[in-house]
Amino acid sequence: MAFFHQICRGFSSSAVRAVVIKHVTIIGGGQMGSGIAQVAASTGHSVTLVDTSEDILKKSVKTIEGSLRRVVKKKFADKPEAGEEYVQKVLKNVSTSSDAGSAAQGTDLVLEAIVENLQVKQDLFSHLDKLAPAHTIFASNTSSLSISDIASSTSRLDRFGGLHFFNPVPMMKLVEVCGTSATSQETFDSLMNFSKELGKTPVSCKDTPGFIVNRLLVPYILEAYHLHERGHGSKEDVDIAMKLGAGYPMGPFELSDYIGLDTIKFILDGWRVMDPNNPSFAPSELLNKLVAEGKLGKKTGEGFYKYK
Ligand SMILES: CCCCCCCC(=O)CC(=O)SCCNC(=O)CCNC(=O)[C@H](O)C(C)(C)COP(=O)(O)OP(=O)(O)OC[C@H]1O[C@@H](n2cnc3c(N)ncnc32)[C@H](O)[C@@H]1OP(=O)(O)O
Ligand SMILES: NC(=O)C1=CN([C@@H]2O[C@H](COP(=O)(O)OP(=O)(O)OC[C@H]3O[C@@H](n4cnc5c(N)ncnc54)[C@H](O)[C@@H]3O)[C@@H](O)[C@H]2O)C=CC1
Repeated sequence: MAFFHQICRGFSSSAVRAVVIKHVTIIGGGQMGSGIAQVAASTGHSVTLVDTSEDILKKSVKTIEGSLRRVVKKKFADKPEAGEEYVQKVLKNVSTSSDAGSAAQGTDLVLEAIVENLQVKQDLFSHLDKLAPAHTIFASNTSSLSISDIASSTSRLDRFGGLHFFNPVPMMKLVEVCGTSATSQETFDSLMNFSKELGKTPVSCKDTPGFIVNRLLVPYILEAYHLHERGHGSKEDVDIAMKLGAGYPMGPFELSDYIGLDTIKFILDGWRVMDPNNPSFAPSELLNKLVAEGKLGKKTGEGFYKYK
């Protein structure tokens, strides 16, 4: 509950200067990590993408390549050779590693996009804090956890912030940049500049649950589940209604499958602990059942809908 009332009090002074981010280490090569890696590499940054196994990393690079090919199909419609050259040039900017510790040793920014679990994120950053250079900024792409809580596992509170991207990263223009009460102005400026270099539009937000977008999106999505569970509308009709009636590109069930039902469950379970009496966060039996069955949405081939 404390987190729900936590407000950033401003920036502390820092011993470090604003860091120009040239090399970025992205931990987590899933949907978000590979999308961020693609955009960072496309804008001339050197990227090391880290995940737990070489097999996962191979899949991540394949995803990046596939997404780049979608981009060049339009960008280089009349010049396929130039398009291929572009794909290869961008891919050259991406290296992979299954050793987060060594990847963090020569980097300007460690950006984490692993599972939405506070303890796992803290363990990762606590480990990397001992290995990364002093100037290196740490940032989390968390959807809903407290940046201050994640940062508390390190000794670089002034060089820690939130950098929240949106899915699919190559298409979505927004980045929420979050400084905590301990984040230095220099670190915040570095993260804002980095977001702009990626061609994104950054907004500044406070270290409160869901920042701006998810604070509004989570109750909306959960209400769609509850409406359906009460028998007041089929998934299909709810999705059509919100697309045609509210102008959203995807309805709440389609969007949930796109985000990943495991991530949504992590968020809801966490928020319910913080604010147990809030009806907006009441559990959804349907969501819990799908997650228990391993039906996590598009990434596993089935969620609210089937994709195979
Ligand atoms: C309880 C909730 C808690 C949530 C917490 C976790 C989540 C978060 O923390 C924050 C989030 O990210 S929230 C999710 C935000 N994202 C959205 O709302 C996406 C909504 N969907 C869209 O914008 C479009 O459907 C979309 C852009 C995806 C696709 O566009 P279309 O609908 O027009 O469909 P397509 O025909 O497939 O695509 C059109 C063209 O777009 C390009 N494209 C799409 N995906 C791409 C990708 N991944 N990489 C590269 N290019 C891509 C592409 O040009 C495509 O054309 P084709 O290649 O010819 O198909
Ligand atoms: N899915 C979405 O729409 C969005 C998700 N986020 C946040 O981004 C983060 C990642 O989400 P997704 O990419 O969707 O998840 P995902 O499940 O697609 O990918 C997570 C990746 O992290 C890897 N991983 C887990 N623990 C690791 C560790 N200790 N070291 C290295 N790699 C590790 C996994 O193997 C997996 O490849 C979460 O914190 C999520 O809340 C933020 C914005 C949007």
